[in-house]
Amino acid sequence: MKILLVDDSRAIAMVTTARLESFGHEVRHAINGQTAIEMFQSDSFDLILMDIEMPGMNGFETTTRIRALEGHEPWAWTPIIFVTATDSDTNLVTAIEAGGDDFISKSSPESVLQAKMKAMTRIAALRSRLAQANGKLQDQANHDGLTGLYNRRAMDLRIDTLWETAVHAGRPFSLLMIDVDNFKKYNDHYSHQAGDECLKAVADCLEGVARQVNEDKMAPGVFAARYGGEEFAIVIPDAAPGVHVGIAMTVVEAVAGLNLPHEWNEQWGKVTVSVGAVCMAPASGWVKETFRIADDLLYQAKAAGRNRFEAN
Ligand SMILES: Nc1nc2c(ncn2[C@@H]2O[C@H](COP(=O)(O)OP(=O)(O)OP(=O)(O)O)[C@@H](O)[C@H]2O)c(=O)[nH]1
Repeated sequence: MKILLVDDSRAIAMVTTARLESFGHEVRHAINGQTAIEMFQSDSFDLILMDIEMPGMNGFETTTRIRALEGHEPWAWTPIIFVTATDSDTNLVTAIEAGGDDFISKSSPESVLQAKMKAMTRIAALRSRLAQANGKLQDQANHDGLTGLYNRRAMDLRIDTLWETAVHAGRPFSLLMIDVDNFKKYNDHYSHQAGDECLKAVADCLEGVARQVNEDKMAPGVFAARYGGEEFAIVIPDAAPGVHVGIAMTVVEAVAGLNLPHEWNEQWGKVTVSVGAVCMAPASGWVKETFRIADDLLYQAKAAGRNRFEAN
């Protein structure tokens, strides 16, 4: 385990470090509460061993502050064991109230320290597995299983924040609604499985466009999402008016440029998309209105022959 040892006595810290290292742990020493907080913020630890009596900020206050910092991150919880000379009942109660997990006396025999470290190692392993599982779950909750793009839920959550920011800052907000042309016919003729592969290819292409736009610094924060079915969106949180037109054109050309055969897509003979591109500059009113306008423009692009975009 990687342990943060907080103790104002260098002599005691040296002895404790040697004991912990002999059990196979890695130890970092903080000489006071403030240093411990700084080290906690810049590194991650499996366990904190916290002295109680320290000049300035004592162990209880240091622990309370560490727990407050952890409060910003769901799932974060570093076990904290208080190490003290006086293992009174009052100390135990205060230690747990402050956010500590256990309590050990400085006079405890080596076997007790070793046993507690064993228990904490098990907890550390469990925490790491939980953090990994949680990361995976978050990922699954935010991404579309087929294409890997942000799903509708994640897109809506991100848009809520980005829209508010744009409205308050009086900045533009743009949105592209993108729909694969004659996709029902694609499924009907090439199979649903082939349809899935086609959606993946289109999604990769849109992600590539968004990435390029970000890299070119045309509109930072641009991202693509699967809106639902064969419909996608590209969200452009802050870009000069007109940028959405350039991106819409790039999208139409890039998808057609994939040259994915689609014999039943009218005169095109390949997979194409239609795009409705809207820019609210500056952003105002409701984000729903932006979607409504984008949908209308998309409908116009379809009605005007597909494989094209319409923009406001
Ligand atoms: N393979 C596959 N097909 C899907 C998926 N989601 C939606 N679809 C299909 O997408 C098709 C959409 O058809 P329509 O809404 O009629 O639109 P369209 O045929 O693309 O016609 P236009 O939009 O007018 O160009 C339907 O046949 C859906 O079954 C999916 O995840 N995989």
